[in-house]
Amino acid sequence: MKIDIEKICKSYDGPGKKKHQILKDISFSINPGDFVIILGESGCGKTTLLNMLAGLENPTCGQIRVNGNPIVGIHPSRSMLFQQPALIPWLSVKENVAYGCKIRKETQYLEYRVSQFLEIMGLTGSADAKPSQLSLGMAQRVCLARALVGRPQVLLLDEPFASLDTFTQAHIQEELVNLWMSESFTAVFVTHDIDEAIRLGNKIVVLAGSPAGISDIFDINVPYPRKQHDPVIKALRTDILERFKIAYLVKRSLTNGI
Ligand SMILES: Nc1ncnc2c1ncn2[C@@H]1O[C@H](COP(=O)(O)OP(=O)(O)OP(=O)(O)O)[C@@H](O)[C@H]1O
Repeated sequence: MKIDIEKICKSYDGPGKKKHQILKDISFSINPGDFVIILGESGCGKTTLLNMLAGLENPTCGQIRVNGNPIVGIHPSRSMLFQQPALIPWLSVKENVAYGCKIRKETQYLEYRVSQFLEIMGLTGSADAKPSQLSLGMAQRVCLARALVGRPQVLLLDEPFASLDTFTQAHIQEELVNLWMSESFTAVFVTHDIDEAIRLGNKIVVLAGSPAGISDIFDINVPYPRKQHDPVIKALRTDILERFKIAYLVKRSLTNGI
């Protein structure tokens, strides 16, 4: 699934009906099978951009096309994973995973797919448990299984591992990369964590400024799993940090009217 983001901007109504522009002139393309990271500081508009890719919000100007067609609303081919796991409390783990497919009547091989994903996610032993019996990491694994069981072509992830501890985060990141390689979906992952971005993505889109625009796009051709001490990774990290420093100084000088 090819996604073209063409000169999009987004404004919200601010205080006193004044428009508050969040994003400006965002253009880039996502190729089928890409693992794209949208990286930027808190509040710069990453979630807003992801919501527009999901079809949950419309751009104020510009357009987003999927295989050449403009996005009109949500579609099961684009699945989303949120920061906080949201499961249906009265359904078991396996029922939660199967829920979306059942609603859409996509029931062929569903039981097999559900058990396959529960196994991959290490959740087979918890298949009959209720969400209240799960740790945060387990609940987010269930959400990941649910997001993928319907074979979406695009998986949109909004800081999904931000509230997990470092160890759980590292495991689940590795599982996500393995799933991405085996299931061949396109991933668009929002984060403000540079290390997470470098560990996961093959393309990093850096958002900066106010309103935010694209400050840089980095392509990463380093095989997985990526080592923090790999010289290419270290150089990339320094480079990205440098771009943020410059963007911060520009923003500060604009704010101070220098
Ligand atoms: N529906 C809305 N109405 C008005 N303002 C909004 C709305 N949604 C988002 N915003 C504003 O847009 C800006 C960008 O929000 P967004 O959540 O996209 O940023 P973010 O980069 O994802 O932040 P974080 O990393 O903290 O989640 C914020 O200033 C936010 O208050």
